[in-house]
Formats: sequence, C-alpha cells, structure tokens
Amino acid sequence: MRSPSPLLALRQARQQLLETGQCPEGVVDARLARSWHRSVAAGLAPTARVAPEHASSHHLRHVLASNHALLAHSRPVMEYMFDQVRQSQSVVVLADSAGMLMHTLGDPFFVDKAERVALTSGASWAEAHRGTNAIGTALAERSAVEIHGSEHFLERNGFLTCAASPILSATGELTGILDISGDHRNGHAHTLGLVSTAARMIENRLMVATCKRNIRLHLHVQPEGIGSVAEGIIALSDDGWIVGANRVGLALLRLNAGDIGATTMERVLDVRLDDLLSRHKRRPQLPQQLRLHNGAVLFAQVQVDASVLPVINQTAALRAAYAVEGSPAAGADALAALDTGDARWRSAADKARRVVGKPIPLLIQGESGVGKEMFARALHASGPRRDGPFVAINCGAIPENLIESELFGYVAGAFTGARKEGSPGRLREAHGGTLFLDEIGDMPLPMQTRLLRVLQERTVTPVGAGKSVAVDFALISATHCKLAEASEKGAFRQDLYYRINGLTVTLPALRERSDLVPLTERLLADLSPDVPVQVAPDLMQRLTSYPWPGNLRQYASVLRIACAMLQDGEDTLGWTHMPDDLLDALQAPSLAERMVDTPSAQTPAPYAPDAQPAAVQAPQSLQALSQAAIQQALEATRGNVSLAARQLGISRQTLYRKLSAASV
Ligand SMILES: Nc1ncnc2c1ncn2[C@@H]1O[C@H](COP(=O)(O)OP(=O)(O)OP(=O)(O)O)[C@@H](O)[C@H]1O
Repeated sequence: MRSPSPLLALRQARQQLLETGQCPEGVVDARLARSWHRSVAAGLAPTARVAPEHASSHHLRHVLASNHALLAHSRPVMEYMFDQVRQSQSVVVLADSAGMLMHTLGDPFFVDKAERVALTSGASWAEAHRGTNAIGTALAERSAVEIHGSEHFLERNGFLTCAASPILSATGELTGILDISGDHRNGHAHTLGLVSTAARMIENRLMVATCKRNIRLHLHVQPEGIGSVAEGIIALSDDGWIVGANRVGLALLRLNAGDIGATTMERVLDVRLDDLLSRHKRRPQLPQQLRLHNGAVLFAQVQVDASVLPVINQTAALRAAYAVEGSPAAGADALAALDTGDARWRSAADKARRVVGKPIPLLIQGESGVGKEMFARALHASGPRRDGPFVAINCGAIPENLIESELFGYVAGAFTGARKEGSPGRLREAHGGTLFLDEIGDMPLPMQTRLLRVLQERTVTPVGAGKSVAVDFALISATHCKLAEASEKGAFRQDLYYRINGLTVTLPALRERSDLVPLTERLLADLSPDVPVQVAPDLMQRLTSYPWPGNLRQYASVLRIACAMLQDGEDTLGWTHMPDDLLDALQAPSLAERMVDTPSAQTPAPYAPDAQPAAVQAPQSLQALSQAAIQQALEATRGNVSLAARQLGISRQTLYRKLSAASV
C-alpha cells in the first residue's frame, strides 16, 4: 500500500470520500479505500482530536495475562527486530487480537513523538478508534499491510509510516499483530518484509509450544529448508488428524485453514501414519521423503515429544488391533460412519467437521428424534477431544430448582440436602471434552445468564463457593425450536444465542431424507450383526413414503421391534413384523395418496402375507385386504389366535377386535 500518491492527492481523495461517499478511482488502492470507508462508518473525522482509547490498568493486566504465551514468544523476536531498525526512529509493537498494544520497544528519540499519538501499552489501535493504520487495518483485512504518511485516516497520524502483519495461531485464528511504526521520512522498502518474516517466526515458535503434545511434521520441498523460517509445520493428533498448521504447512499440503481439524494426514499425503512413525523411530534425525496424492514431493522431519510417545504407541497398537479385526479404526471419522448418503445431512456433517477442534460453538437444529445427540457424540468422537468426556445435559429435563447446582456444582454444605462432599457440577465434568446442551431453548432465563457468564469467562463458580474454577470444553448445543425467533421474542437471551451459535447446522427430518434404503440397511446391520436382515420390497416402498413423525427415534425403534419379531430362519422383514399400532398408520393412505384415487396410482401395498404376494396386486379396500390376511393367518395356524396374532404382528386383543368388527 506504500503510495506513490502525493500528499495533496491523498488529501483530496479523502475529502471527496467525505463529501460524496466515494473514493476517486486510481488514487487509492482498493484495500486503502475499504479501510477509509470503515473509518468513516466508525464516525471518525480526519481532523478530529479523538481522545485516545486506553485500557484501564486492570484490563491491561488481564489482556497481558491472557496473552502470556504470545508475549513470551514475541519478546525475543521483537528484540531482534528492534536491533535491525535501531537507528531509524521506530518502535516495534505487539498488539492483541483486538488491536490493543501490549508491548512496545522503541528508539528513545522517537518514543516521545510516538507517545503523543499513544503508541504505548494499553492504547487501542483498532480502526474503529484510530481510523486507517497498519495495526487496525491488518486486523480488519487479516493480512500484512503498510500504511504510509497521509494514508492514515486521521491527520494527526500522518507523520507515521507503519507496517504490520497478523500473527496466526496453529488453528488459523488471528491472535495478535506485529508492527513497526516510525517517522514517515525514514520509511524503508523492506520493513513490511521484515515484519512479515518476524510474524512467521513468532507463529512457528507458538505453534511448536502449543502443539508440543502432538506429532509434528516440519516440512519443506528441500531437506535443507527444514528448520528455517520458511518451513511448514503440521500438527497431528495421535491418530493422524491434522489439528494445527502454519501458513506454509497449509500451502505445501494444498489445504486452507478450514481444513484444520477436518481432514487427516493420510487424505493428503501418500503415507500411513504408522509407517511414518516407525521410520522416524528407526532414524529419528533423518528427514523422510513424502509424496502428496498429486505426486508432488516434500521432505518431512517428524518431531514427537518423548513424553507422549508411549501414548502414541498405545494408540497405534489399538489401531493395528482394530484393523486386524476389520473394525473401524480408533478415532476414525465417527461422523462418516453415520453418513448414509443424504445430501442435506452430509452437508451438515461437512460444515460441522470444519469447526471441530476449534473454539467455535456449534448449534444443531432439527426436529425431535432426528439424531442431534448422536450427531454431537460422533462429532466429539471425530475430534481432538475424543479422549476427553462427552457430557450431555438435557436442559429441559432438569427441574428448575435443581438446575443451578446440577450444572454449576456446589461446595459442601451449600444448601439443605446437598451432598456432604459437594459436587463438581456437570459443566466441570466436561473439562477437557465436549459439553452437549440438549434442548437449550428450554433453559430458564436466570440460568441462561449464568451460563453466558461461564461461556464468556470460561470459569465456573460452584454454588456457595467464593472462587471460580477454570473450565475448558468444546460446546455443542441442540434445539428443536427456532432459537433465533425465541431470542427475538425475548424468550431466549440474544447474547447467549450469539455465544452458542458459532455455526448452526440443521439436520433434516427423516421424511425429508433421500437415503432411507441405505439408512435402513445400516440400522439393520447394527441391529442384527450376525444374520443379515432385509426388508420386503413392498414394505420398503411404504416405509419410504411414510412421514415418520418421530423421526429416527421412531424408525430405529420400529426396526428394533420388527427384528425381534423375526422367527428362527426368517431374514426378511415383512408387514407381519411391523408393530400393530404402526401397521394401521402404514395401511392408512396418506393425504397425497388419497387425492390420487385412480386404479393406476402407485398406492403403496398395504399388509399382505409374504406367502401371497398376488393378494396385494388387485385394487381392493384396505379393510378387505386386512380381513383376507387375518383369514389366511388363522388358516395357516389352524385357528390358533395367539400364533396368528404373532404372525400378523399385532396383539391378541387387536386380532379379537378386528375379528369382532368383521363379524358385525
Ligand atoms: N444415525 C443414527 N443411527 C441409528 N440410530 C439413530 C441415529 N440417529 C438417531 N438414532 C436413534 O434415534 C434416537 C434419538 O436420537 P437422538 O437422541 O440423537 O435424537 P435427538 O434429535 O437428539 O432427539 P431429541 O431432540 O428428542 O433430543 C437414538 O436413541 C437412536 O435410537
């Protein structure tokens, strides 16, 4: 963004923006124009003397404490940078992810001047407060930028030249901004390069520190590039999921940040994790030559912390054992195991996979019984927290007077009836794993307020306790109602809604799914793992068109009952195996079917004994068909009502009822 534009042209362009709302084309580039527009939208005026936005010392302490690791890894790099620019009247600055300055190192001759525009710890350089400037603009654009002289929106910052680069975490989140600011007369063409390289150095150091319990691959296209600032780094979970990556690592593997936590190494590289690790064990110092599936060659140095090797070996042994038995690999994509081909379901799963392992709360919407909890469990089992607990809480099922102590825990003697030893509470039980809040829309409003505080502060204060306890869990919530509407009507706190709704996915109702046949096959394979069971085609046709108001819960239960009704030697579910309450509903044609009242209409076949398929071919009334079936069952069982009822899949009482109705 270093501008060849003369001072006057920039001033005129800014004036034109203020007067007409448009930047003149060709004078400022698109990125600068976007930033100026944001500055105007924030209510800033170029000549205004805005009071600098400055954090209280308490808030600054809090920010410094929560960015402890970033600061620790940045300080040595900043000192090195400062050495490079020592003579050029500059300051080196580290800001947090909101643009607040946390640490500055400055040339004493320049510091006085810099202090006048508040280039000091605690000052905010977010665009909303200071208009266009390298720190705020790099934050807004998520990319490295240089802002020179009059490109700054506020005229009082026009004596500066600043270059800033975002610092990204191992999971791709922007965690801070590194910047060099100096007198615009001393601007140097290489400053932006220096800042960007230094930001990469910090990112790499941070990544190695935060992923020290992961398997790490240090990558480069040449073995000599490994260990340099230009190396790619990929962090893997012990079963091969990519759980972290620096920018070069992503580029080398042709991935983007959204793939972190959503794909495995083996999907990208042509090597099995076990082979990679065993080669590393034999020759730990030697870079391994690897190939992407597209044939490109890379070199990788594996690094595994000695303290986690035993865990990895154990997981590898488990994986090998599972592979031998033909069972799904430990930690395999448990969501994929639920995927039977419905496009809407798959799209929800694909989206959810992208946030697994990231601090983004997931909200699952869908009718009751569509499988929201199973989906959440599978997601947990597919993610890096799979070894931690999965704690499911049905917010609608806990009595209102117990919900507080149940969720937040209590100390010994907190209230009458409390357990002597106190209780940690369900939220703390989820520490290190996933918290699943089912029916979150049913949570009473006072509890919503407390929950919001927990989610904001990531701490829980048990009932009766003075101190709060830190908690760390991934959050998945589920609801069958439209929470957005509930929050608009005031029935659900809007701020809590935004907090739990990092990503919303909606699971389709069973009647909307296009995969009933493969889904049925999978459910039957689970229900009867030893003997393959199938469904008679005419019944399957009707099961496919039935609206299933209870969704998967109802359907899975019907199949479970039907399998239990199979006699020895039977392997095909027919009408006789359907529970009798459902049989009536299946036989009653749907409204749509009733509207198409022609003999040629494809009316799904109602009950017919499997031995007499021809009986269903003729267009008879349902009642007549039912009576015929009863007659045949009684004949086949020589009048044994109990046996006939069993064959028909109905209770004895229902059979007697049907017989007496027929004789009236
Ligand atoms: N993919 C699936 N495979 C097999 N059975 C399933 C599947 N999904 C759901 N079920 C069956 O449906 C039942 C209900 O599923 P789940 O509790 O996940 O639904 P839900 O949408 O969370 O329901 P609710 O809204 O009532 O809490 C499960 O106990 C299980 O029997």
